[in-house]
Amino acid sequence: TQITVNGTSSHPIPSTLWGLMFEDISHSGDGGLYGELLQNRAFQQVTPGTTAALNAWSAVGNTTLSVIADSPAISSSLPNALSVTFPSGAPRSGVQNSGYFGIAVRASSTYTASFFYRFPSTLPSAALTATVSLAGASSGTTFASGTVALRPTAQWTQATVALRPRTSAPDINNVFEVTLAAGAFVGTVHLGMFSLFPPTFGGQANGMRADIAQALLDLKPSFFRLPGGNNLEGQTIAQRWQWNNTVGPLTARPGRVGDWGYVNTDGLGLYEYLVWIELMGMVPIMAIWSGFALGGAAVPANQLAPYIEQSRQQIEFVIGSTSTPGGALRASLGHPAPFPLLYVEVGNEDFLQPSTYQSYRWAAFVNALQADYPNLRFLATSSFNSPALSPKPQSWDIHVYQTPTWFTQNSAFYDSFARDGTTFFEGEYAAISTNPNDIFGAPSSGRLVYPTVQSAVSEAAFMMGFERNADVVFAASYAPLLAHVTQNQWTPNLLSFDSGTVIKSTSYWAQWMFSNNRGDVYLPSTLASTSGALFWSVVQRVSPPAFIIKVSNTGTSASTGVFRLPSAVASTGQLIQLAGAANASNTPTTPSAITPQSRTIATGQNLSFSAPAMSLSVITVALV
Ligand SMILES: O=S(=O)(O)O[C@H]1C[C@H](O)[C@@H](O)[C@@H]1CO
Repeated sequence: TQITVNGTSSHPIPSTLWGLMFEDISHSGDGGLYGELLQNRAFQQVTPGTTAALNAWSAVGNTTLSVIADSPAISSSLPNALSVTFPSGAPRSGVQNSGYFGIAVRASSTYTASFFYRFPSTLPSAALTATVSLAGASSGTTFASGTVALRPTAQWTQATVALRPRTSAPDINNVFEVTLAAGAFVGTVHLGMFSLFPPTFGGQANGMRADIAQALLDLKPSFFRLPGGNNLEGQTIAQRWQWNNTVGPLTARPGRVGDWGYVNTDGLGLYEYLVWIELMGMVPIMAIWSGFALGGAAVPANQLAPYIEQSRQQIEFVIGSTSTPGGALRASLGHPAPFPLLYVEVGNEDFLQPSTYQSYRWAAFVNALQADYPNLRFLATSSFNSPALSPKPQSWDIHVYQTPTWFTQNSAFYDSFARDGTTFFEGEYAAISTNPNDIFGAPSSGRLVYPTVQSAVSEAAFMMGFERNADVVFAASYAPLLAHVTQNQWTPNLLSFDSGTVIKSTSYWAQWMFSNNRGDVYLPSTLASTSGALFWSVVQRVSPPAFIIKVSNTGTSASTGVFRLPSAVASTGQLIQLAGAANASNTPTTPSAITPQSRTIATGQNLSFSAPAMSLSVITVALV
């Protein structure tokens, strides 16, 4: 294919183009990015006396456990506690937590363990020495242990201890234990608000798991969409995500039943998100709840005011001056300066109930909030112009989950969008199935469990369209971002993890290749056929001056592109290439089967490049 590259750029590439979409789905947050290692740490949103209330907890020795609604409670937000009864003559006994499907124990790390306790009836005659430890679930090997004194008190009291493993555990099959020596105490103790943290990314208090955060940082992402996705919405109005329930001390956070079938602790709250986003060099694209719950309930127009006010307070917390309640709260938590918020998304996928979004919900939120915050850009989340909205949205969030073929056939999706000042956020996209008749079906019906080489190079073809249309596309993010390898509600995902490892998918590497090889301006070139297999995008980097040529071959045979570049270039350049069999994936058993390979290639102003079948290539060649 002969490709002429124009020397005059058509538009700059916005700095926000490549970024991350996040929500707590498939334990992306609790059990994933959020650093807490204990599951069901505070018995939030569970029914006392049920087996489910004891999720992840079990007895050590012959203690008797039950979750109770305690009085006094640790706090009004944390009404439940773990009642632990030690019988007479007990051996070493106590409680054990199995983490989020395992706990990684690394000798290099210092773990911070804490819990609240109180003796509701019989007080011990003197302080008790409790042992806090990390041990092999089946081996019983103790990797780390410390002791805390439990004072004889009926009032909730917090105990904290640092744990330093002498050696790393050979696998993630480990447990956290709090135990008393044999015969140390006969009676009942109430425990609650446990926590076990490893060192966090950047040392952030109540922060993120370092290995997952580092894998995300390696993508050099520019933005972070939060807190969802469906998980913003709640199945009911009462179960929606509420910013104010996610800030302040952990004892003030009730948690909520998330939209993906598990309790969200909300330990990963709005402040933690924003501080981490700043640590990562990103900006937030923050959603506000828009009056619609996934179960189908919409707040009637004449009852929206309190929800609009809650959203206004959410925004005030993020960018309000410290003379406002929200800004003062932000300052009290340690961040007096406003966070760099520009984009506020109104709801999520509000094409699920477009009628009330169009008739009053969009306008009610935007008219009120735009008046308070004129500089903010509000993004609509219903289907683009269907229905039309008033006031006219400045921006829209468009989502697509489709087959690899759809993505290659729609590389020009944004070419025909009107250039009328409206901008677009491709907030969720992924090739998720090879079966056009059952996109959201099961793996047996074509659904991908992990991204493949074919899905990655097809997504790359679509991503070429984002660079070509970056005058109207200001941001794009693959979704979902993260998932536990087995405890998930959705596949495929960009990154998969268990308690100890992170698996970077083929699609992760495609995102990595685009985001780590950005240009400043787009250079128009001969358009690829949307019925073809070869796709390309040429951008120019100002400093150091270079052309960056991305080529995706989504076909089953090699294909050559001859790039006629607009000015002289060096005789050699760098090639980074991702290639493999169409159905190849990085999985827990083959985590690095497909990774980008770099080498130097011969280059010239007429650059002939043969792209292997099923490959994504990035060629960087210096101008001379
Ligand atoms: O069931 S879906 O609506 O397809 O769910 C999708 C769309 C939604 O925004 C996000 O939360 C989820 C997976 O990324």
